[in-house]
Amino acid sequence: MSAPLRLLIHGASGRMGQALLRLAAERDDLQVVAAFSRSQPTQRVVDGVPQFASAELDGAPEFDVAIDFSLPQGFDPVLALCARRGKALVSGTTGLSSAQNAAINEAASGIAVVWAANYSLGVAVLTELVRRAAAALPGWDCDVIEAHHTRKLDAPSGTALHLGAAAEIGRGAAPHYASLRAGDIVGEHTVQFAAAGERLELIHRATNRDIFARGALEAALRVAHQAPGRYGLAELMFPNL
Ligand SMILES: NC(=O)C1=CN([C@@H]2O[C@H](COP(=O)(O)OP(=O)(O)OC[C@H]3O[C@@H](n4cnc5c(N)ncnc54)[C@H](OP(=O)(O)O)[C@@H]3O)[C@@H](O)[C@H]2O)C=CC1
Ligand SMILES: O=C(O)C1=N[C@H](C(=O)O)C[C@H](O)C1
Repeated sequence: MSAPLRLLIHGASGRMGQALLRLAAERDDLQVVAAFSRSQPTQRVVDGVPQFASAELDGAPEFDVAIDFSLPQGFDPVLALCARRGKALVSGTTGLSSAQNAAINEAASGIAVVWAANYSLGVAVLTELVRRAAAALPGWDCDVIEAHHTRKLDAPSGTALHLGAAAEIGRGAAPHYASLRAGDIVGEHTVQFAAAGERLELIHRATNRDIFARGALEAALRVAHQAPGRYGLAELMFPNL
């Protein structure tokens, strides 16, 4: 058997970071060699995984792929680290600025980068359905409605913006957005098309963050040995869509 892929997890203390650590630990083909969070760690090693503060990122141990689920403020240093070390990056951090998006494109000339607003298979399928529905329903009102837990900072969600972009490709006009923050909702997205006398709703409900974490781990395995470039989730993971 070949050596496990060495992962650096950035945003490790967060909801997504914890899911990534737990699921990676169950696999023989993955080894987390560093877990970074913003705060100083209270323990230097947890379950065999070395823990670091984000201020220590420059001195990170050797890794093959970094997985980042942090916040926009944390994104630039991890992208820069991967670019410097020539290592691939898988990121799901949402709320990035257009300058940060441009920085991904620039870095992609030297390293392989995957950034996706949503790592679930269901949303990948929904995206294609939205594009097709939007193309078939020109002139209908289109709204993207999202609901998330109260700790979520960005709105509209990255997934809502991604679905809205798919709708815009299909219908040639941007949709309206609505956001709700309540309780511990993991993530719900509805794309609604409405006209006089009828309404079509396409809905995805995430009930467990493991779907995103599994998708990101799989993306890391697939992108690890790719040539430099920016890879879309669909082309990398769901080529049959
Ligand atoms: N693409 C997808 O499929 C998904 C994307 N997301 C996105 O992932 C991101 C994280 O979500 P979630 O886990 O719920 O968030 P949390 O708030 O639970 O976790 C955030 C993590 O990032 C760390 N962090 C915060 N600021 C910085 C910084 N400036 N530098 C370095 N690290 C930092 C935090 O460290 P500390 O605890 O020390 O503050 C923590 O580890 C969000 O952008 C969210 O929208 C979420 C789910 C799925
Ligand atoms: O912050 C979250 O929780 C989520 N963020 C992503 C987004 O902004 O779309 C994906 C998912 O909906 C959960």
